[in-house]
Parts: sequence; structure tokens; C-alpha cells
Amino acid sequence: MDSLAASDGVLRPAAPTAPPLLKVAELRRSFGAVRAVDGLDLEVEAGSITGMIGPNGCGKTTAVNCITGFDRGCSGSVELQGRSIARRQPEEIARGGVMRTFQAIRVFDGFSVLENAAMGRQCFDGLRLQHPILRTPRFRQVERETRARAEALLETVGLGAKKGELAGSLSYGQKKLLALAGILMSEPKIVILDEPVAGVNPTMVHEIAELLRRLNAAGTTFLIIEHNIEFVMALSDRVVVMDRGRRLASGTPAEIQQDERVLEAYLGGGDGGL
Ligand SMILES: Nc1ncnc2c1ncn2[C@@H]1O[C@H](COP(=O)(O)OP(=O)(O)OP(=O)(O)O)[C@@H](O)[C@H]1O
Repeated sequence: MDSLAASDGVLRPAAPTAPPLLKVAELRRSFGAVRAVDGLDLEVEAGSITGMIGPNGCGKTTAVNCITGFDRGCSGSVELQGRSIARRQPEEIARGGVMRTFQAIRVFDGFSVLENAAMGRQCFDGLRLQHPILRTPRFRQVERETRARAEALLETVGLGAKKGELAGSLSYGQKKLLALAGILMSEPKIVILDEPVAGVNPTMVHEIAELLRRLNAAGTTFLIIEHNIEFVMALSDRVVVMDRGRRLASGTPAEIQQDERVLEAYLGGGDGGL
């Protein structure tokens, strides 16, 4: 057993270290001859912002699909707080506290901004069918709580004034914020963002960065997959670089920016500079 000598010279057992919030090991997924994910190892510490970057087609989205259960044809281990969630159903993984966004925004244009946000909470789990049908006091209480939380989250993401408008009237960047508010409804342990600022104007990129910083300071852990290197480097505590389905490097943003292998993967692959 590891032991520590304290300043008084007495040897005591080392405090047990908590497992990473999310731990992925030897993750693999092939499509025919294409090894999209080829033995990926990845760790995300609780309370951190972890960035994941890598050239086009290196397997980032496939890895996220495997982690979140949207692709169940993967092998390898995925653990949340030390417990296996590998190859579970996506709903089960979401209920366990792993929430994600998608590259293609998923909001319902024909519903209001508030209704969209409120849909993010799986609040009626555990309520038997008679509750919504009869609008029982229990159901109405859950409904009130859901509305209050949705309103608070819309304020947080800067959409409070738009809660009564149709989601279809929002700009592209605002829809991304709405999707984020929706997934925060269930108080996830970790939020995985797949390209949160792709196609977003520079002002909104700055606003999203500030928002993610605030949410992180309030306790939300993020794994961010993004091509905007500047955005990732400015926000992340640690950065994981993927190349050809594997982890090429991981470290602080400063370490990654100096890493010869990373520069080669980007510059050599013609994917733009770091
Ligand atoms: N459903 C699929 N069927 C066949 N091949 C696929 C499928 N999904 C992904 N691939 C292939 O797997 C590889 C990894 O793709 P993936 O989308 O995970 O990469 P990525 O790093 O997210 O790319 P980008 O940064 O461009 O979004 C690519 O070669 C891609 O063409």
C-alpha cells in the first residue's frame, strides 16, 4: 500500500484517489476496413474542462457515439465514476448522468423556447401514467418545478427574454444555446459537446466560451470536441489529441502546443495549424 510521510514524520496510508469521472480504455470501432476508433484511451477528471481535438475523420464523433451508447458496436471499456456503462442503451447512459449535444442541432422549431428547454428533463420518470392523464397534484408539482428550472437555465444561457418565442425563430448560435439548456435540465455529471462553436459567429463563440466557463465554475464537467483550436486551448484544463482512432497526446494546452507529434499530425495532415 502507498504511504505518505507527513510533516510530523509519521507514515500514514495515502488517501484513496477517486477514479476519473469518465474513463475510456481500449475503445475500438470499425466500419468494414476503416478503423474509426482504434484503441482510444481517454480520461476526464470531475470538475474539469477537457478538450478533444484531432484532424478530420480521426474518430472523434465515433468515439463520442460509443461513449454515449448511440453506437453500440464498439469494444473496450467505458466507466463513469468507476462503473461500467459500456454498450448500455443511450437513455440509460443519459439517466446515469452523461449528456451530449450533436453536430446537427436538435431542437423542435414548432415548440416554444421554454417548451424545448423543459423537454430536456426526464422528469416524468417514475410517475405512473395516471398522473399526467389525471393531472394529479404530484404531476402538477413536477410540471411547476420543471418550468422554474427551464426558466432559470434559459436566463443562464442568455435566452430568458426569448422563452415565449418559437425555437424556429432563433439564430443558429441561439439554437445551440437552447440545446445546451435542454441537456442541463437533468443536472448531468458530464456534458459532451460535439463541435459547440462550428458555424457560429465570432461574437457568439466568445459568449459560448464565457458561458461554459461559468457553468464549469458552478460544477459542470465538460468534454468538448471541437475544430476551433483557439477556443479549445483557451477553455480546457487538459487537451486530448486524437489521430487515426487513437490518443496521440494529452496534456495541458501549453504542453500540447509544443508537442512535435501534434504539430506533425495537423500540419502533415493539412488540417490547419495549431
Ligand atoms: N457510419 C459509418 N459508416 C462508415 N464509416 C464511418 C461511419 N461513421 C464514421 N465513419 C468513418 O470513420 C472515420 C471516423 O469518422 P468520425 O466522424 O468519427 O471522425 P471525426 O474525427 O469526428 O471527423 P470530423 O472532425 O470531420 O467530424 C471516418 O473515416 C469516417 O468516414
